Amino acid sequence: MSPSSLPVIDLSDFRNASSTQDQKATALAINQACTDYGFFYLTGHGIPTARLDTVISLARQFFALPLDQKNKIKRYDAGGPEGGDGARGYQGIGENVTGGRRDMHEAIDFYREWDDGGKEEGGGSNGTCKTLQGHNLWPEEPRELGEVYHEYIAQLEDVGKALVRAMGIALDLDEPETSTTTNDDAVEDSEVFVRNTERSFWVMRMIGYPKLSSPASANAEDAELSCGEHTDYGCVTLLLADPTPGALQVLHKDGKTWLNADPIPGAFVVNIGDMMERWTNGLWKSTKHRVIHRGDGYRVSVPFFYEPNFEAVIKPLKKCVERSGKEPIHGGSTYGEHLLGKIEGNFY
Ligand SMILES: O=C(O)CCC(=O)C(=O)O
Ligand SMILES: [Fe+2]
Repeated sequence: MSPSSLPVIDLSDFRNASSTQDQKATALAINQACTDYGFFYLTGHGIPTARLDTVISLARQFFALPLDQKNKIKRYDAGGPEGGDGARGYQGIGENVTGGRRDMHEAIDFYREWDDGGKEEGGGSNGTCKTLQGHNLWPEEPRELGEVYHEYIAQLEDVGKALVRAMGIALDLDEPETSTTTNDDAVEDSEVFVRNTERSFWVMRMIGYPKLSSPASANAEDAELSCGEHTDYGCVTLLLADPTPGALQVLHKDGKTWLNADPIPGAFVVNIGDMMERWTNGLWKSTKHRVIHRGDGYRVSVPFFYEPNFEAVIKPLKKCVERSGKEPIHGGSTYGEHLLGKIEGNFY
């Protein structure tokens, strides 16, 4: 399948439109894409291609460093004497596990800094951290990486916000009452996703994939994977990847065909995660995908996960429950509980 067979959505009209009416066409296209694929390409997001290229290039420079350099920002377990928080920092090749199997990639994970209330002391002595309550570990080299990534994350948060606003309209949720702008996160109008991601507990992964060395053996239980088959566990993913073709594969609705989601220059590959599936009571599916990199060279990708607020309560929206004609698929839990469950279970 060519990259063009996943839908392409241009966000520029939506970002520039002044009324909800003008935004409807984009919203309709998003509804179709999320219903049919759970995946689409996003153009017109407003982040210059030169910035995207720099982000990839800095990641590539980091991964090219010797291992002892990369291990200076190694991730350590929460509660340990090294001050790790079990989530932030660098993981070497094979340390990440998906579906019980080791992934053939290395990565740095960055999360929103823990600023939602007090920090608790970790299980160990002074200076130990609870899961997620440490600081991000930024590499010293390449020197400009930290500054560029901070700016890039701020830009991505704006894109994420525009996207989830479009998603609320795409689901045909009620227009917010203009006279009484609400701060109530439980109100289920078209701004519901905007309010519940206002303090997005975002995640950014900088991933490096060496070319797989084992021979391709289709469906073999023990075949090496660059990143095992999974759905994303959060809200909306904005994936930036280098031009390597054939690596990211998306499972078609038929449940057996893997579609290549090859990069389009300047575009993000966007997909929805389990929290969006839960909110929509399954009207929109979080779609399985995987990475198998047998192409040329060392592949780099930088997915940004635009997630709900840590304390946001995620449960199926009433309108979606009605429309789906199904019982609610989940009783509701906070995003933070869901995330901690994922981290502590090593994303199994
Ligand atoms: O590297 C990619 O193309 C996708 C990575 C991915 O699916 C993930 O990190 O959740
Ligand atoms: Fe993913």
